[in-house]
Amino acid sequence: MEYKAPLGVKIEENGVIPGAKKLVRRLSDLKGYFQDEEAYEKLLRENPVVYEVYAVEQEEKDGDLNFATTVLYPGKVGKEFFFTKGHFHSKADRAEIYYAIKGRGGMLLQTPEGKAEWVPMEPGTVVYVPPYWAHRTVNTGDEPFIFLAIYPADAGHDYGSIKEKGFAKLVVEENGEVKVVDNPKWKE
Ligand SMILES: O=P(O)(O)OC[C@H]1O[C@H](O)[C@H](O)[C@@H](O)[C@@H]1O
Ligand SMILES: [Fe+2]
Repeated sequence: MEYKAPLGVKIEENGVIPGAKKLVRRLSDLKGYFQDEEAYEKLLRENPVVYEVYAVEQEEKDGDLNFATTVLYPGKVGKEFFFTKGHFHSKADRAEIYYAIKGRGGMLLQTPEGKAEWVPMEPGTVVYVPPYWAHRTVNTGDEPFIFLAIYPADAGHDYGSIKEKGFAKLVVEENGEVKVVDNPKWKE
């Protein structure tokens, strides 16, 4: 039997995991995701980084675990706060755990039937993402929102239906307040 080596790694203040695989998502990678297309096109001239992911991933085998931090930057497209793309797991019954480290935000979760839930997150909040729920994180604050996620190595990412249909709810700023509202363009 060949055993893998254990690993202990310290997450840096800024959310970086030393030695992890880095993924950068800019606004241009999120085309079609935000409601306000005019605001999107305008902000696209600057094409800001929306989030970075630092992932330590294993082979896609049942029983093993991956982990990743996300640094989700503050910002809005129109009224809508910056968010991650959001996904179901390719193996849809795989669950996930998130742990908020810094900043303020929350998670939108949604069943395949379109039932959406909002879970606020602040440093110290643990979120359990049950099997079958799509999940997207949102930065509702004015500093980077940093969190850790731990997920089965064989979970995979299924972006398809979220990319096409989005979430049934939107997280927006209205009169200086964070509001979770129905998505007017949502179609089941
Ligand atoms: O893949 P997205 O929906 O864009 O979310 C960004 C990332 O968030 C977390 O770090 C998850 O652990 C990653 O699996 C995911 O890739
Ligand atoms: Fe996930």
